Amino acid sequence: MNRIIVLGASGQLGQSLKFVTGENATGEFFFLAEEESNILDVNALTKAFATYNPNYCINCAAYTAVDKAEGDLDTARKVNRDGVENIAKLCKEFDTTLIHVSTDFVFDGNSPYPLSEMDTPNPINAYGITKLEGEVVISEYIDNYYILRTSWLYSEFGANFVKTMLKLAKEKSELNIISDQVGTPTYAIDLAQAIVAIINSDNKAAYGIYHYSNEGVASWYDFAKAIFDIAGIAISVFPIRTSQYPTPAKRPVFSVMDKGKIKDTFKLDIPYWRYSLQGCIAKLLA
Ligand SMILES: NC(=O)C1=CN([C@@H]2O[C@H](COP(=O)(O)OP(=O)(O)OC[C@H]3O[C@@H](n4cnc5c(N)ncnc54)[C@H](OP(=O)(O)O)[C@@H]3O)[C@@H](O)[C@H]2O)C=CC1
Ligand SMILES: Cc1cn([C@H]2C[C@H](O)[C@@H](COP(=O)(O)OP(=O)(O)O[C@H]3O[C@@H](C)C(=O)[C@@H](O)[C@H]3O)O2)c(=O)[nH]c1=O
Repeated sequence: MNRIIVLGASGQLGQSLKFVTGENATGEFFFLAEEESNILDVNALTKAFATYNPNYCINCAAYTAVDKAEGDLDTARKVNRDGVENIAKLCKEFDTTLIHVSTDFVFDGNSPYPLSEMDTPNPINAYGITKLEGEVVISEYIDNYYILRTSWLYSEFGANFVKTMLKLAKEKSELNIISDQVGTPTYAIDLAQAIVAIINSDNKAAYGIYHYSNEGVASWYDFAKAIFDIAGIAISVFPIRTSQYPTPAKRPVFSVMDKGKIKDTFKLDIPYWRYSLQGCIAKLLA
């Protein structure tokens, strides 16, 4: 039976993994508390690898504050690059397969078509730069890794755009939402299920980088409209340009990903984003 440690277990994806593996888990999952799995603390991390002797490590730990990272590059880099290096070294030492999560924000947004794993990253913000550095450092240490780039994660857990919109709807009667940044919302529960499917496939010939999001395409405006439609909330939502909503970090204008590789390799059926959103909102409003 696989022994799997999860780092960053209290974040949104970590909690989603805990939820999906709660019943009928086909491996032994260990969701490490933050004090035993600070990815910057090599001693603690080494102890965790020695204790659990995992054959898989899922890294959900990351610095994810996109705007804050602009003024805090060193901290973002410590977590998203140096912390990942610590993990990769230990994966090498313990012969552990690493499942690491990365982002659509490693791309610049200038692609005219959905991004495949063959496309060249070119991040345009500090968060994206450090996430790409994390990807590179993994490939320098080990071959037995899966890097899953995903986008626009939301769920009933942690902080995310869906929860922000539901909160703002309680405070405001109208919202302005950017309509010229296009990508795909991804339900963290669906991503967690894909991760479990990858582990269950035990396909050692398939190591490498994969793109995973829900199916379909939306702008942040479309995403917000869908949230309020599904939640039955009456609020005025206006589409605006990026220039009308200045933020410290630049964001890619187009980050739709091509999921062909992950679907073919692991025989995955990926849900349409709006259907998954319905499921999440039903849980949030229950
Ligand atoms: N959220 C999104 O929209 C997207 C996320 N991703 C990627 O998916 C992955 C999961 O993201 P998500 O779950 O949403 O992010 P969260 O921010 O919800 O979770 C990240 C977790 O990492 C923890 N963490 C931060 N620093 C350390 C450290 N030094 N050691 C151990 N844990 C640490 C955080 O703890 P604390 O909160 O205490 O800092 C938090 O619990 C990340 O790699 C992210 O880059 C990719 C695309 C979209
Ligand atoms: C709150 C708000 C946001 N927006 C815009 C700003 C931004 O372009 C977009 C999303 O804003 P957020 O700050 O919620 O999301 P952001 O942190 O940019 O989300 C990103 O997080 C990282 C971790 C990733 O890896 C990415 O895939 C992506 O999910 O919505 C509005 O237009 N109006 C608003 O009222």
